[in-house]
Amino acid sequence: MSTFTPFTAPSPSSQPKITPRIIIHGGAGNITRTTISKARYDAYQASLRRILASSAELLSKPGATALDVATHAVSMLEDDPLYNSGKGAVFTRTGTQELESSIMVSNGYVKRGVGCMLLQRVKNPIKLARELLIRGEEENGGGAKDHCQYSGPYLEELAKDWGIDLVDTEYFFTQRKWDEHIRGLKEEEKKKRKEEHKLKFQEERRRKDLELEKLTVLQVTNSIDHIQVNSNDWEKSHYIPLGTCGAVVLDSFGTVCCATSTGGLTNKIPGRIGDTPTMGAGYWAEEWLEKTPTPTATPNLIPQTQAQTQMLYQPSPSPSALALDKLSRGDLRGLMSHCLPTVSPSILTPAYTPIPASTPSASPAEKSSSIRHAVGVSSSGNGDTFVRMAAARTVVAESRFSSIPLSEALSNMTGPGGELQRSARDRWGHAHEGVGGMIGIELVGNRGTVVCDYNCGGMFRAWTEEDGAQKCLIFREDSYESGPKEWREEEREEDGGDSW
Ligand SMILES: NC(=O)C[C@H](N)C(=O)O
Repeated sequence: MSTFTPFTAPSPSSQPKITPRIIIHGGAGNITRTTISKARYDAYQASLRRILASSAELLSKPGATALDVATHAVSMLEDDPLYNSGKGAVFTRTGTQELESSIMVSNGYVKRGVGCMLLQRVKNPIKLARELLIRGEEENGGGAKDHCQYSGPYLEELAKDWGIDLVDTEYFFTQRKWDEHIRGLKEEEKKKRKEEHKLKFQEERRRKDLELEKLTVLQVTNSIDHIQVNSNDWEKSHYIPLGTCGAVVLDSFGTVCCATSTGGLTNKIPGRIGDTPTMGAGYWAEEWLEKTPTPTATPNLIPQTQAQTQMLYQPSPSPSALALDKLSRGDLRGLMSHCLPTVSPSILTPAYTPIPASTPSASPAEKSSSIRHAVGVSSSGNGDTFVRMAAARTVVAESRFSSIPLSEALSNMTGPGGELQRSARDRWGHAHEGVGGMIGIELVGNRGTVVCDYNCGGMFRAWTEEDGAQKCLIFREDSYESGPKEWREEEREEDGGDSW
């Protein structure tokens, strides 16, 4: 006699529903009251709130998927020139714009994630990443094979064939980012001249006697000091913007999706690839089952070893896991054809965590149930540091394998004094190295938690609370946010405007 129990979706009355959540970001960096004007701060607040409201509304619709909502949110961020992505992307040192994007889901698609880089004509790079992910379900990836990272003109031709909007390169131009590009180059030139000046001075000193040297020191130091003032001013007040944008979304099916888009770093070398399109560095999404003991004996439970290692997006020998995959993707027809003899409308709003997985072989002595974990993260900051640290996957792996909340693992990496900061060693505070922040969502059972941390002045971010309330913060604390004093003045002639 078979002990197999077919998967049945829990009825809404017996299982608590998953409340969808969303968090978006518009970059992290040296954002303080002295580097951003009040007018610009207000503009960011208004933009983030508008994009969050639109995305949250979409997410509240029945059947909305994390993938679609994350794409929607990031497309809106890309269209807003405030951010460093799509229109308003920063320039490379040769004056070109090279866009990058990535998307990843915790389950439901074979590829799981896709990164796109070196794009110059795709209006919304995030839409292309989504397309590549979805086409991964088709034979031959719908013409793009089964790769996970793509770049360059060939990809843009594919995008055109697929009906994705291409634009002239001028579309991405904004005067503000161009001015930043020019200022950055000028600062570099200034630094170079300062170095030459120093070298000349040292040479001269070697040639002169002590008396003469004293005199020279006085004169030259004065002129170096003058240059240094400007240089420090640039380092502190005119931080090269790091306004990558991103979204992490949890849908009612329990799937988490992260989406990220950027122009990279101002005056990067052409061809440089950052963390945003690099899987595991700037973005990651993953899902697993964690075994938890149950007080009462329940038949048909998954053995511990299988439960601890099985990732839900993988093809599974267990009929229940297959069903779960389909359910998480919103593929209710597929789910029903596999698992249910008849279709009841009540399962159209599924909620199913904790998940009792089925297997014919478990004995009563092995009783346990499995808690579903799903997480996703999206980053902004100095991408080279994120790449070196494989930051996004490291955060998720720490949470998964040492069973600490995602918030803690994320702070260990991107919070003040965290691994990113420590990895910059003595360059911390001098260059942009180690600077950054990360947003994320963690689903445990049926409960989603929104997380964020950064090691710099601020991070543009907005999110929904569990009760649906919409929040937006830029600095660390609410009090700082609501009662700021001493905002920097509006556009200052001598430095060419705000840094942000
Ligand atoms: N704007 C950013 O956040 C920069 C991006 N992480 C990069 O290094 O390419």
